Amino acid sequence: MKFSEIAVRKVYTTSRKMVKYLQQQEAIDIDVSLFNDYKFSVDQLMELAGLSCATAIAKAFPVKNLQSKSVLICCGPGNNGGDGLVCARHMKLFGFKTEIFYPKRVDKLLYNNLLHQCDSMDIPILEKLPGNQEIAKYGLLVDALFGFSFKPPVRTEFVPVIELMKSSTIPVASIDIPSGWDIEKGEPSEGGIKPELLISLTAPKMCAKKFEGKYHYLGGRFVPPKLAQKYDLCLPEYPDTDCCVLLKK
Ligand SMILES: [K+]
Repeated sequence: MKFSEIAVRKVYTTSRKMVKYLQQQEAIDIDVSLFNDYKFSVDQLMELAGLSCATAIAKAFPVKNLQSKSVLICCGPGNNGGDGLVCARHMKLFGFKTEIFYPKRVDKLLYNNLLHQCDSMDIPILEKLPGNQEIAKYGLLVDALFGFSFKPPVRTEFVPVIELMKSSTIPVASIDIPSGWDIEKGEPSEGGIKPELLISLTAPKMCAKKFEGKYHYLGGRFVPPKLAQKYDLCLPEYPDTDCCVLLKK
C-alpha cells in the first residue's frame, strides 16, 4: 500500500466515531460525484446496492424463518425501484420466493433489462396490488418505492401501495429510506411506513435517525475512500468481505 493510501485510510477510519447522516443535497452530490468524477455507471452501483440489500434482508429475515411465505418487492419509478429489481433477483438466488409489484414502469434499457432478468427467472410480476385476502401469502414486504430524490407528499398513484405497507402487520424492509418519509425530517405527521429493517445505501440519510425498527444496515460498499474523506462520511468498517454492515443504535 502506498503512503498516501495509508494516510487516507487512517483519516477515513479514525476521524469520527459516528457515521455521518446525510442531508438530501449531500446524498445527491455524492451520487453525482460517483458518476461524474469516478466514472461509475448506474448499472454497476445498482447491482452492488441491490446485492447488499438482498444480503441484509437475508441476515435479518433468514429464508428458513419465512416458513415458505413469499416476499413482495414493491418498486418505484427511479433508481430506488431499480435497486428493488436487482434485490428481487438476488433474493430469488438466495432461495426466497420473490414477487414484484412495479406499478409505474420506466421504458429505459436498464429497467427493461432488469425486469426481463426477473421475468426470465420466473419471478412473478404482479399486475395489481394484492388485496386483503391475497396479502396473507407474504411474510415480508420490501419497500423500494422512493429513495433520496423523493419530494413529499406521495403522489396519488402510489398512495395505495404506501397505505398497504403502513397498515399491514407484515414486516417491511425499506431500501435507503422508508418511502414517504421526508429525507431529512423523517416520518410524515400523518404517520408513515414503520420498517423493521432499513438498509441505508452509501451513507445513512438524516431521516434514519428517526428509524425505530430492529435492524439498521449500511450497504453499498463501493464508496472510494477519497470520496468518503471529502464528505467526512466516517463509514464503519465492513466485516471481512461482507457487502453490508449492521449499524449500532
Ligand atoms: K425506499
